[in-house]
Amino acid sequence: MSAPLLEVRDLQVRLAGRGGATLHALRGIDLRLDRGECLALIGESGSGKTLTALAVMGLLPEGARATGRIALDGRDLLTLDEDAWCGLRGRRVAMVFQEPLTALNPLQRVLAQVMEPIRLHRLAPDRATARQRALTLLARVGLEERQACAYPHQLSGGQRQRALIAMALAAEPELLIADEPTTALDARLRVQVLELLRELVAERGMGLLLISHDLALTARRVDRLLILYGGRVMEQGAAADLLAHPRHPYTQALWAARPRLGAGRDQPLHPLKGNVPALTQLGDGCPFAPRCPLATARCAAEPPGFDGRLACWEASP
Ligand SMILES: Nc1ncnc2c1ncn2[C@@H]1O[C@H](COP(=O)(O)OP(=O)(O)OP(=O)(O)O)[C@@H](O)[C@H]1O
Repeated sequence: MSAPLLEVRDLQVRLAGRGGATLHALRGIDLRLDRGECLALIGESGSGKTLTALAVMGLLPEGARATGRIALDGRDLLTLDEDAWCGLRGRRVAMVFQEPLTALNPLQRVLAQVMEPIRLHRLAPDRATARQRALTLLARVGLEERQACAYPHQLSGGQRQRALIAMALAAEPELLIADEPTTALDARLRVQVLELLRELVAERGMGLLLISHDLALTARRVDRLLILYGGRVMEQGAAADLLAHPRHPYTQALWAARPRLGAGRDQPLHPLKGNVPALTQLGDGCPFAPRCPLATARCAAEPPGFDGRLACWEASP
């Protein structure tokens, strides 16, 4: 059997806190992503989604220390030096960031920005070919030549997000990471961008790691879900299975809290009570224990292991 496109095993990330303190932010992330597959990392703000993505991109904050294994096509990325990273980043692994306005250069036309990775990685023999490729890619994400030749501020939010996707795809990466790519968009455009990403994954056979706090929006548009909380994996599985039978109390709570179409005033809302703990408040046990309806003394004292599907002492089989 060939190696998965991306395999993360027992990824632990420690950050440098104030006054020399160490913050244990990721506490053993395991994930696997195959070519042609969409995997969504889901969790509330602060659960560790972005740090997981940054670790895979080799872009952790200054002073961070990562241990475990992150393998791309079987090659361990945690052992790479910065030169080797530069050859990979943008080329084999690319990322679409949350805020297109900050990720795009305001002084350069969109077309030039999409041509840049093609030129940088020498993927076209000359400028004219690079230009043609960039235009084709921009057309694929729904931007006409007129929009391609515009500056970022002349485009709408949805068009800018599409331009950013084209830029990330320009060097034909095998792995695309999209961090909340729809946050800045309205509901209709969010769905459109997710559908576009899914089509691109199918066409190009790349892997997509999609980061989102919105289980309801994402769940039906990806193949698998990985639910994170407090820097740990709570549950993972095929999206359809997980929605039909969410087993972890956190997944159940996220799903119950989703906004529902046609919910009348008399229908009870199910907000998720409490907040994700700050890193300094995380104890030794299951991070969800303080908010969990099933928690016992054991949950607060000892973290349940992750068996490939679930990390919970109390969930019923
Ligand atoms: N540079 C940093 N220094 C200190 N703590 C950090 C740093 N970056 C992230 N953290 C902390 O690590 C934890 C995980 O952060 P992360 O950004 O991965 O969460 P997230 O799930 O992506 O949230 P969001 O949806 O808000 O981006 C949080 O408690 C966050 O405050």
